[in-house]
Amino acid sequence: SPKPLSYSDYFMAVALLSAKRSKDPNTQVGACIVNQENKIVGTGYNRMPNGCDGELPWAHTGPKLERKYIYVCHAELNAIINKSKADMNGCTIYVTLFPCNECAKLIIQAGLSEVVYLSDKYHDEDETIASRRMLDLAEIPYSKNRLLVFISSVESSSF
Ligand SMILES: O=c1[nH]c(=O)n([C@H]2C[C@H](O)[C@@H](COP(=O)(O)O)O2)cc1CO
Ligand SMILES: [Zn+2]
Repeated sequence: SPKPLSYSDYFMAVALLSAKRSKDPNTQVGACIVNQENKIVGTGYNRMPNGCDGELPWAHTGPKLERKYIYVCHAELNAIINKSKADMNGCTIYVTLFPCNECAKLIIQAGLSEVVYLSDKYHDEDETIASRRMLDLAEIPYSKNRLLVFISSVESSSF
């Protein structure tokens, strides 16, 4: 008999699949927002702003204006903006990489209630420390998903 995926693994798998849409050659990030009825209300991945795709650099080294960082829209931002429901209150965001400080602000201000992440590869960066500080103060719990079922079929780039 089939062994159904848990909700947590299912939504993280959707986030992982969303990440596969990203053109970032170094880190593909995906996000999936789920409401209290376990319905998906938004997905996103890191990408350049609308109309700018193909015109902006994806490099992560070099001069600041020729690096991706000041241009790229993070997966969490896109998932929140792409939401198919007005109210994010009570929703959980599944994200393949622990949110940065800017995304933590978005998550808090959008009224999200919980964060589930997969990779924590920037755990010791200031942005991540600041992110945890704000999420803790806002009492938004975060936990690591241990998606084992599909992990072997996913490229290691996001981890
Ligand atoms: O929370 C996040 N969400 C998100 O979409 N990203 C994106 C921005 C960049 O395109 C990429 C990080 O690039 P890199 O690992 O090469 O520094 O991941 C990065 C973070 C946190 O670092
Ligand atoms: Zn971010």
